[in-house]
Amino acid sequence: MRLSLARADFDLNVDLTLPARGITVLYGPSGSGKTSVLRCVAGLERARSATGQGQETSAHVAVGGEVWQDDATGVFLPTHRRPLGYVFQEASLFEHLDVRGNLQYGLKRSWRGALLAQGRRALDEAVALLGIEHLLTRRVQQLSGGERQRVAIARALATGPRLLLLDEPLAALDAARRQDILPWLERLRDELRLPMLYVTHSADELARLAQHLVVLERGQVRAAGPVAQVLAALDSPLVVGEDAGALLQGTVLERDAIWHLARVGFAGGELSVRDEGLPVGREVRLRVLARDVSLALAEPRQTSIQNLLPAVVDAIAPDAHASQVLVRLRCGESLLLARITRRACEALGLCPGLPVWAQVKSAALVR
Ligand SMILES: Nc1ncnc2c1ncn2[C@@H]1O[C@H](COP(=O)(O)OP(=O)(O)OP(=O)(O)O)[C@@H](O)[C@H]1O
Repeated sequence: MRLSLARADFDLNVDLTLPARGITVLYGPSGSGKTSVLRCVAGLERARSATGQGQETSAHVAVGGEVWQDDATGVFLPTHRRPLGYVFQEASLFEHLDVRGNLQYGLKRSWRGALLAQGRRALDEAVALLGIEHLLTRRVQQLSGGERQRVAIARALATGPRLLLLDEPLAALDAARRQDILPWLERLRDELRLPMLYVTHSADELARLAQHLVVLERGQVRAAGPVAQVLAALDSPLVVGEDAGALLQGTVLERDAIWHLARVGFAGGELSVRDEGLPVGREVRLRVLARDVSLALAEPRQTSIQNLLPAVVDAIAPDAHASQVLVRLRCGESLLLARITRRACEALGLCPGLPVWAQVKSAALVR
């Protein structure tokens, strides 16, 4: 997609190619233009061609090879002709219909004639995927906030979309309801062959759901790419701030009943973390904050920190405060970040290529 749009305080300028399946998180502070991007993709607002640096860029939106907007050739499909699902912060369900009625509404408009049977199948699949069979005869007023959102997502999926747009779908829910619905979103991400553009400014949702990440700031793309890479990029705006850290993809290898620890393997080593009851073999994400990683030149012994990983310094960058630096480490195929003082960095003589031991004080399963 290539979009330009005048906003009140800045111009939105986005030029992105995104994966054809899985969740791409659009992340950024309030007012950075995330919703505007979704609205342009949906055709609710019309992005314009822009002239910049002597070059004209014409607005272009294509999904899976299907062109929805192309100013160069004058194509602009209206929203109702774009096969997409749009899920908002608050599920806009019809209060006078039950859940089944809500799901069936629009089915006949999305799937005409002979395709209606296919639509019914899509609806059944969506109902099963979101685990809402038991809610079908409920009135909308009898649903919790999380259940309403699951119904809204199922309704969007039942139209057979080629793209799912989700604009802060959990923002209106309390923490407990958010936890309830996250596993369903993970399931959509892992089981559907569908691209999803997911807007959030929650670092938790990002760590848990994102496979691809786009960081927006005042309408400009500040960083974009696979989530682990963007989170470990020392020039990424997400790296600055207390929550800077790495995201590792791992598998539960063993659960230790005596110490209540789970051993998690990742491409680069193993870490012991608090056992959260997840079964052996389960794929998990681990978040290792930069402030919880310290460095040593020799293998540390007799230390309380038992997660020790051999690593190599990959890059060093200044941190937000002048007393600190961020050190990126290559640990097998994975990247870790360590936040240490500039003085320690000097004293250890750290430089790219130097082998070190990373001491991981704490790592958390993302859930
Ligand atoms: N129709 C419009 N015309 C001009 N400016 C607009 C219009 N709609 C929104 N804006 C402005 O554009 C900026 C981006 O808004 P947008 O809703 O896209 O941001 P956002 O990142 O989704 O924010 P939030 O997280 O708060 O929802 C804001 O400053 C907003 O005031």
